[in-house]
Amino acid sequence: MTLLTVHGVSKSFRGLRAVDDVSFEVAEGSVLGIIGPNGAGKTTLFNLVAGALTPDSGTVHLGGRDITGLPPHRVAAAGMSRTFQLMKPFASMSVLENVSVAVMAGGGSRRTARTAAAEVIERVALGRWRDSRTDGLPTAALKRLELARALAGRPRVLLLDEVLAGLVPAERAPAMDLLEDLRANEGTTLVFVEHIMAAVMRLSDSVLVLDLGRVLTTGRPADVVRDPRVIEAYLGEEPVDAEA
Ligand SMILES: Nc1ncnc2c1ncn2[C@@H]1O[C@H](COP(=O)(O)OP(=O)(O)OP(=O)(O)O)[C@@H](O)[C@H]1O
Repeated sequence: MTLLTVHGVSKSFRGLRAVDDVSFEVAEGSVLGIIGPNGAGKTTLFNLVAGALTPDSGTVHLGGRDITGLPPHRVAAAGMSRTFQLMKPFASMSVLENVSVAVMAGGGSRRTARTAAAEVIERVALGRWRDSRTDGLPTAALKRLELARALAGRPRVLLLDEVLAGLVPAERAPAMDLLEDLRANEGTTLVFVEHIMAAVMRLSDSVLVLDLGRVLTTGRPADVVRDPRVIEAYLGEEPVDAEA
């Protein structure tokens, strides 16, 4: 069943078409990877889908409901959350308090929020940092906190903006395991923007390639990385790096 349908969305910034007539569908429980060169429009597309920006044209439907132009908190209430490339947790608060705030944003009392937050924190293996202030956290833990905050609202669709960036290779495999586990055990539908091709190859059911704001192609990962247009626009002449 199709859960997320993006139809013909466009967005211009002072004449520059950052996203130009982009359409795609994501089936419930599946994983879509979005790749493309710097400036291709990936983050803008996320902002359009998650409600941070309103499209100039086009529509976004979640579970059959038109959510085009809804603000982010209403998109989250409708079942779709996102992570940010630049993480901005409340520095002076603990991990538990940060995730509790995210739970409360979706409704619920302070007491039930702490219980729900503690569960999410265990879910993303952040337990040892639970009571630590977030300004002292290493990058890998901050990334997990960002994921925990997005998961706090129990989304059906999770939009992940470069959650592996900044992790050393040894930290990437456990992060990918976590994403696979979310999908396998909770049926969470994932849409992720990622530059690390090994992750795109491992996690995605299908891959959408953006270039100059437009969809260059979409298909199975193994087919997309062999597409000469993708190699020219994005991957270069180098063979795809399979190291995670
Ligand atoms: N708020 C804005 N105002 C003006 N131009 C913008 C704005 N946001 C994005 N752009 C421009 O839109 C284009 C697409 O940017 P976007 O950040 O969406 O690309 P991206 O694919 O996410 O890039 P990266 O991989 O570097 O994160 C770029 O040319 C960018 O300069």
